[in-house]
Amino acid sequence: MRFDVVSIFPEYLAPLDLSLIGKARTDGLLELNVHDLRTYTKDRHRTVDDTPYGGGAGMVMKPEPWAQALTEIAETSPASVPERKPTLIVPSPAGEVFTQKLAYELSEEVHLVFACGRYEGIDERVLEWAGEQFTVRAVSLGDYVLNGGEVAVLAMVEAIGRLVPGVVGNPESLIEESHSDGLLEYPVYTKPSSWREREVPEVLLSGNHGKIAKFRREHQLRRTATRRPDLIDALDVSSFSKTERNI
Ligand SMILES: N#Cc1c(-c2ccc3ccn(Cc4ccc(CN5CCCC5)cc4)c3c2)n[nH]c1N
Repeated sequence: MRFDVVSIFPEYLAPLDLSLIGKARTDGLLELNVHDLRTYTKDRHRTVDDTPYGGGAGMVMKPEPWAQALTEIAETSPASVPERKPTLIVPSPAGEVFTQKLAYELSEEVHLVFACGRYEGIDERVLEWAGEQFTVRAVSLGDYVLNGGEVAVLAMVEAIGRLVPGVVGNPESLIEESHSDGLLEYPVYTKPSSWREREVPEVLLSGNHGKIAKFRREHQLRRTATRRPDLIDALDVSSFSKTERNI
């Protein structure tokens, strides 16, 4: 999978050189190109923003630098072939919420392009214009306001990139993590078995895999019911045992 990110703060994406995503790039499993939007300006001051039509606080990102940057990226896209377009993700507090389900969906794509807005956002006409060369999606990291799209892109690239086959060493660890089955993950423990007078639950030391699986499932359900009751409503309980339904 290829990722392209356009930002006025390209150095914000430096953490993607590290750890799992960094190794996947070195191994050729992922490609990541970061572009400085100011490269695509034409004036001496490399201007990327201007005052908003209709008034209001702050500045809005000018459309033309975005069109120059996105056109260059689309021209070299492996997804720019008949019947196929690269996907342009525009982080925005007004976007659809980014979820594990969406991460899985996007991990199937060949080429993802991210447009990191700043100030009060990007001129809306860019998203309309981009629809000719891209499948455009406005996506929100969550219901709070950040200062720009870069933090959202760091999270999305990590969440999507780790789902690409080969990136995570043991794919089994993708199965039991939070949200993979609609539930939050179970609690985890490691040595020492006794720590500051707190013991690891006995069942986890038993070697009884059936009981361990039951313990973990019950804690997933209990945790989800307590911390995220909204997820419980979305569950298909038809596959739940009588005990599980009463947790
Ligand atoms: N993903 C994601 C995001 C973002 C995000 C993503 C991208 C940009 C680009 C700029 N900002 C800052 C901003 C955005 C909106 C306002 C409100 N204004 C009122 C009238 C027009 C806008 C003000 C500042 C961004 C924030 N925030 N939270 C998320 N989950």
